[in-house]
Parts: sequence; C-alpha cells; structure tokens
Amino acid sequence: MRKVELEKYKHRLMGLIPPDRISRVEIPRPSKEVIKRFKAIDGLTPTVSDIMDSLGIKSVIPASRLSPIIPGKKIVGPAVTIRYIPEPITPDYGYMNSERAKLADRDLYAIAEEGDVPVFDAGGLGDISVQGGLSTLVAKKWGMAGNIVDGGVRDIDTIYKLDYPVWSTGKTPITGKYRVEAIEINGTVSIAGIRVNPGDLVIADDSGVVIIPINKVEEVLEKTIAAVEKEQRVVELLEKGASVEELAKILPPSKW
Ligand SMILES: O=C([O-])CC(=O)C(=O)O
Ligand SMILES: [Mg+2]
Repeated sequence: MRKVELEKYKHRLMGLIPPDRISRVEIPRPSKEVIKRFKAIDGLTPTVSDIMDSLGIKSVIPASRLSPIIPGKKIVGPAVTIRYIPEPITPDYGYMNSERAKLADRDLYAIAEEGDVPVFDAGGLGDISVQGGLSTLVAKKWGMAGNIVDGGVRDIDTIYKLDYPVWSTGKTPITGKYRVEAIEINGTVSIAGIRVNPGDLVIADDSGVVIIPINKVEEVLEKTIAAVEKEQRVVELLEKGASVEELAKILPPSKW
C-alpha cells in the first residue's frame, strides 16, 4: 500500500528514510480559502492565541521558544511532520566518514504539497542542526510555506539569502547528520510540548507559533475575525479619544 502511494513521488524521493517509516502520505488539509482568510489577518498569532485559550486548547508556542530567523514573516499552512531521535554516539571525523547521514528532510518535502509547513520534532535539541542551506533551497523550490524546527538550524546566511521563513529552537554550525536519526514522517509529533498532527493548521509570525487542530480550523477562523473586528472598533474609539463609558460598551474594564 505505502509503495503504491509513494509511486507518484518517486521522481522526488531520495530514499533517505525506509518507506515503512512514512506513516501517512495522503493527509487532510484545510481549504485554500480558509488559509487565505487567516493570512489576511493582522496581529494574527496573539488573536488566535486568545481564541485557543477560550476553547481550552493548549496549542501556542511563544517566539522566545521557537524564534523566527527572519523577522517580519507570517505563514499559514497545513503541517507535514518529521520526528528525529538522538543517536547514542559521540561523532568524530572518522565516524562521519564511515556512517551514513540520517536526516530525511528532503523526503518529507518530496511528499508534501505546495503551501505545506514542514514541522520538525527534533526533541528541542537546538545545538544540533536538522535543516541547513541545501534543505532550505529544496523547501523553497518545492513551494513549502516555511519551516518550524524544534531543533537547530544552520547555514543561516543562506536562509537570509533565500528569504525563506524558518522558526527554530537554536542556530548552530553543528550538523545533525550523524547525531540524530529520522524515525518517522507524517506521524503525530510534539514541538515545545505541543501536539501536531499532519494537516493541522500552523500559523506563525513574530510573536510565535500556533497549531490549530484541523477539526477546529473553521470555528477558530470565524472567532478570530470577530475578535479582530472588535479590537478594531476599540482602536478607532481610542484614536478619536472616546470616553471611558463609550469604550466600556465594547471592551469592559474587566476584559481590558
Ligand atoms: O547538516 C545539516 O544540518 C544540513 C545542511 O547543512 C544543509 O541542509 O545544507
Ligand atoms: Mg549545509
């Protein structure tokens, strides 16, 4: 079954991970229209964070934990996932020459669709790189929206040059090639303590990253738009110097 599903991607797959470690090939995705409407919202992650609070869903990661490499970026797209676990070795030069590399990012991009957001669960190991310049080039060429890496990234100058959005735990020159092993593609992962399923909607901006479970996406969108409209009315009142009473009609002091 997996082999049949993978057939259509064979011109892109490099065989970096055994096929039985690709848990899903076809995944559900939110509609393009929903993604477009989220993307048009200003102040995106803080407003969505409030909505997730109101729904009692833990799904928000601050930018102090997963930081944007390039400021001013905003991405919205369905997650595709990869999970790494540490190798039980201390690599040295000889080890690097004799062992095969075990990063599999390019095989993740190979089965993704344009607009997807590759999410890397590398256990928060920010000193070890699981994405560098070559990886970034492929991600960009194949139309990924941006990467979320709970681990390290390197070749930062190339990431600047490619102007590709990345959020990560750390920046480092140290490769993950022989230090971690790709254990699963498109399984459920955990980044910074937050669960991510393939197809969940990832949104990220300068304030941080939010994961919206796919079955909540439309509800969160409508609530976010309503919250933004409300805040806009408050801004207008503040700008024209409205009285406390006028303001309180829209935003009572207890919710300020
Ligand atoms: O070893 C790594 O982190 C991968 C790397 O440099 C690249 O993709 O260019
Ligand atoms: Mg490199």
